[in-house]
Amino acid sequence: MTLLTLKDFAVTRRGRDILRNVSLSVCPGELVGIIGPNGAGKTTLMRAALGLIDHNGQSTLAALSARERGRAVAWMPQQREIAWPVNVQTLVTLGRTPHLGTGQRPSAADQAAVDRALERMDLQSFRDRTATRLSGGEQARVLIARALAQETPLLMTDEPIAGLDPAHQIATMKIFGALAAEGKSVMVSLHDLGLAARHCTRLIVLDQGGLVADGPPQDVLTAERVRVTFGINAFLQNTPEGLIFQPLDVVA
Ligand SMILES: Nc1ncnc2c1ncn2[C@@H]1O[C@H](COP(=O)(O)OP(=O)(O)OP(=O)(O)O)[C@@H](O)[C@H]1O
Repeated sequence: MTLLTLKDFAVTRRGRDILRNVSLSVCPGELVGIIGPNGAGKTTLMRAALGLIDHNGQSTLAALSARERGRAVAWMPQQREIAWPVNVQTLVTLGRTPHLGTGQRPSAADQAAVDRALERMDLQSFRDRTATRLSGGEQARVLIARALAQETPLLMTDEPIAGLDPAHQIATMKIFGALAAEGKSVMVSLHDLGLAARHCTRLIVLDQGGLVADGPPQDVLTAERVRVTFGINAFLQNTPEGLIFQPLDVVA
């Protein structure tokens, strides 16, 4: 069983090839980090896979109806604007929308899913706070909670830990790891290669719209790959705790 399959997947915008020839599958139990320099195509890959932008080739998610897709994948985009001054509880409950019939009010089971998401993101004490009055990092955690409340087999999220403090970055990556350990999957674009190396079960590297590496972090994040794709020299060491990665310098 796969949660997402892309076959010969490509995106062209304004006559430019932004994504070329990407084929991959995501299975249950994976925490997949999507990494690559600015402009490599990470956001484009996820948005097109969801059917939000035009593409060529196949995406099993894009082929679903909007309602089926809402039950198959939760999407947390990079833009984190919270438009309405609703409280946190109400905002996170919006994550249950794909599970509700037209005009149907959230049930006790929906409320339990919201409670689980709030607890996972350590937000129980924020329940009644107005979402627009929270700090940027707190708002990010609320939006992750909304995606978690959707309780889909796959969570796709674009730079979710940007702007979080170190403790909440690590905690969030651990939550994603726990979801994978439960048999769900998470696809997450990241610029922090240290956290990607440490927490992801698999890394997909994009460079100039092409998939240039796909595999376990220790196979993908080699000194050579980091130099060629990211233009940096880094300290890399395999430890029992996983791969340790520390960027050191820009390649001259
Ligand atoms: N609507 C658009 N029209 C034309 N080009 C676009 C459009 N959207 C994105 N691009 C281009 O597509 C390329 C990939 O963009 P994308 O946002 O997917 O990169 P990214 O890897 O997510 O980058 P970042 O790390 O900076 O967020 C970039 O060169 C970008 O300028």
